Amino acid sequence: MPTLDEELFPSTPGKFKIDHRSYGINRQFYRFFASTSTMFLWALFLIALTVSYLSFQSFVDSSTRYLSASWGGLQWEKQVRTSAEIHRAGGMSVLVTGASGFVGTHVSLALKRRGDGVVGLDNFNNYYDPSLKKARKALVNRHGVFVVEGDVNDARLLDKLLDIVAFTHVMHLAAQAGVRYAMENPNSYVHSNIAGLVTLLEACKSANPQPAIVWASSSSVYGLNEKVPFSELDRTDQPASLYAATKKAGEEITHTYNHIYGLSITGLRFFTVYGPWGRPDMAYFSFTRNILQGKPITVYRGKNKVDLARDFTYIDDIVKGCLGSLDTSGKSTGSGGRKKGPAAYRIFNLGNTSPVTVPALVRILEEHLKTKAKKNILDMPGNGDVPFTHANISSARVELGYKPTTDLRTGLKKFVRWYLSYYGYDAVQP
Ligand SMILES: O=C(O)[C@H]1O[C@H](OP(=O)(O)OP(=O)(O)OC[C@H]2O[C@@H](n3ccc(=O)[nH]c3=O)[C@H](O)[C@@H]2O)[C@H](O)[C@@H](O)[C@@H]1O
Repeated sequence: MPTLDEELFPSTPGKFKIDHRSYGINRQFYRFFASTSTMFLWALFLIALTVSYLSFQSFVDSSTRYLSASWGGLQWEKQVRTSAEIHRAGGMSVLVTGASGFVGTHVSLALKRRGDGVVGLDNFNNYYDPSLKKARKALVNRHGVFVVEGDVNDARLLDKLLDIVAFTHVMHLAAQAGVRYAMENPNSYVHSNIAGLVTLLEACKSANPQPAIVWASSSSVYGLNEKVPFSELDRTDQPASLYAATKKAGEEITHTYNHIYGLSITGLRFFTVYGPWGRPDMAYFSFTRNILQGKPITVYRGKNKVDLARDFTYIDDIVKGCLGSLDTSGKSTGSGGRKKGPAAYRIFNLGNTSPVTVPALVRILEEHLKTKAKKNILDMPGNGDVPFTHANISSARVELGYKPTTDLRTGLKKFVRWYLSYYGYDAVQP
């Protein structure tokens, strides 16, 4: 007698062979029918098993997601509201994206200091040492700024934040920064600087009231422009890096949201911002680290052995430009996705107006650090770099009252003092 297993899963061919000599036709039919219906029942049982397994998995997944979500809940909403409270007459409440980044930290502190409400948002990605970002977060926390851990691509989170607080402004500084890294990880630029920007604009255009938006573009949009100093009216259609291209795309994208939905938009073209709590991926920062550790630095040189130059701009000057932009942005005119009238669309250079060559930057650092750098001079590789930048800031001066006051020597002195107090002299980090 075959077992049930053998009936269902015959291991040898011919198990279902009908033996006309020992069984009548009805019996054969009955046997065939019986085994088919048993197979059917087993198939049903297996399907049910698979379905329940899958639903259990998805239940586990969604509960894990819910439990591990770093936002939401009554306590969280209270923290957001408290952080957004305005403590001065005529003040504003600002959602600062990239609030644990270099510029975001300084802008958040400056706004809070003068009595504005500030809520931060940051995804704490690991483009550079996240512990520095956490330290910046702790710093702004101590001054009453709550930083939400989340991504600008999270539409639900943005809607929630704009629902809890009627933000008057959004200072959008979250971005994938860095010119040369774009060759290593191009998608990260598309994710943050294009997709993230659109997600943010979508949330802002639907908000009621719509906030006014000030956001970080970049001096890199001038690309291969040779006319100096760079004016906002110069061409910006020759980007030299994907980073620059995404920032330029951001300028076009924000224009459409201004045009269609009445969002007030101000784009700021920052020129190589430096200072305390800065970005470890930037030259002034990594040079300082290497000089202190006795390691060589690479100094790039342009075509025909011409030194590269940058219009290095000190962070405190940039912060003044950001606050000036927020103060003069005017209101967005739409609400709930409908435009009611024209709103401001502005673009400003925020630079220092006095470019310094990279070798001169190194000399100043050597003086402040009282240590000679070990230099490797290399021809600039074709990796997105531009030979020089130089800002014309007359427009920002007139419209924002922007007036940079810190020269590179003074600014680097403050940076070095911070660096030594943060990392110490013999620090291996970052
Ligand atoms: O102005 C801007 O919009 C941009 O400024 C900086 O970009 P960059 O000016 O290239 O700043 P660094 O990466 O600090 O480079 C400064 C100069 O040092 C040079 N460099 C950099 C690194 C290095 O190892 N050696 C070296 O000579 C670069 O070629 C460049 O000329 C920022 O990194 C960008 O995020 C920002 O958008």
